[in-house]
Amino acid sequence: MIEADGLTKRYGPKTAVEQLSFQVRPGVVTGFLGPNGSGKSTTMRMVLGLDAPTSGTVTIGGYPYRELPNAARKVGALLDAKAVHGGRSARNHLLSMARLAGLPRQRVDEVLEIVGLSEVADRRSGGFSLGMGQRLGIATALLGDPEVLLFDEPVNGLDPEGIHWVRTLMRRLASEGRTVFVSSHLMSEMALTADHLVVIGQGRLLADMSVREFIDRHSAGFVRVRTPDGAGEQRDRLAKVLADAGAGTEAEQDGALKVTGVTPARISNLAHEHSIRLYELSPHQASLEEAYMRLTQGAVEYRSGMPSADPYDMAPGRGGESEG
Ligand SMILES: Nc1ncnc2c1ncn2[C@@H]1O[C@H](COP(=O)(O)OP(=O)(O)OP(=O)(O)O)[C@@H](O)[C@H]1O
Repeated sequence: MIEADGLTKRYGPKTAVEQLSFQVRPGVVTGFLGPNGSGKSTTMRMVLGLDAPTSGTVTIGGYPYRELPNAARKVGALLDAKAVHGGRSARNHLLSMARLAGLPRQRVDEVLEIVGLSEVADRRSGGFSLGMGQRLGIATALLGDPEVLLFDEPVNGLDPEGIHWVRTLMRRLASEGRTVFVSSHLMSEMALTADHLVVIGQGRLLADMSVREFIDRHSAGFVRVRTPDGAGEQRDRLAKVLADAGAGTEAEQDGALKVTGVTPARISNLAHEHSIRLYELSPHQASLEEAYMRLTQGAVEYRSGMPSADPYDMAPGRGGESEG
């Protein structure tokens, strides 16, 4: 188990990580999500003792990494896949790492097999594709057969087959009872890989819950309705009827009405009771990616400044609220 308690890291005036407390449990994949620059790598470096916290603590199995007995066999990490010395073969790279950690040579062949690099093991890793480099980084992390694994953006730059492979591997490692902590800035990817999510924005904790709970809580659906007159009197009347019935309504620029909090059937009944004709009544499920964008909005360091082109964007302040 990894446990962070009030973890804080400042670089001069810049606070990269602020009062972060969370636990990463064994047996499940925990996704560590946050926009670029939100502090994921900094946190992972502190977990691994590569950076010292300004305040707070982070431990693995109760010990700070640097005090962990036999750390090389307990913890494996992929931080920067490009860090491998390109002049060496994959096998030689792994052999030297194994020697440093006091691991048997035969383990190198095992991990090469696990990551599917056995056939190219004697080629210079400098000529490896991005995907092969990631696999080599993962092989390095797996060398000590560790109980605790950290992967920083392991699918970055991988093709769909590679992404699928990483996802399957993470899940397998967790099913073996290991603690698997994997960072990503992509919600869609984490929703498919992780069981649990720790979400941060600008170094602060935004959510710590199961993927299922996150979906239930954040990806609420809505219904789009349209009256024959677009943004006219009928639509305004319908908006009022719906608001009186407890629904949330939001007028859209193209004349439709975005309705939350009531079922399509109830909307249809209410419209019928008030003799309002509907030209559209379509249920929508806001995607998890949108929910994530909303959650981390305002917690993103650099923004394009462009308004969202997403017609389903439900961020507050976009598209005028209906008068009801
Ligand atoms: N050594 C450093 N000195 C100064 N600032 C730093 C240092 N390392 C990180 N930062 C800053 O801390 C913040 C968090 O960076 P970090 O790399 O941890 O984020 P991240 O979530 O991993 O982002 P990315 O996905 O882009 O790697 C950023 O604003 C970054 O510029």
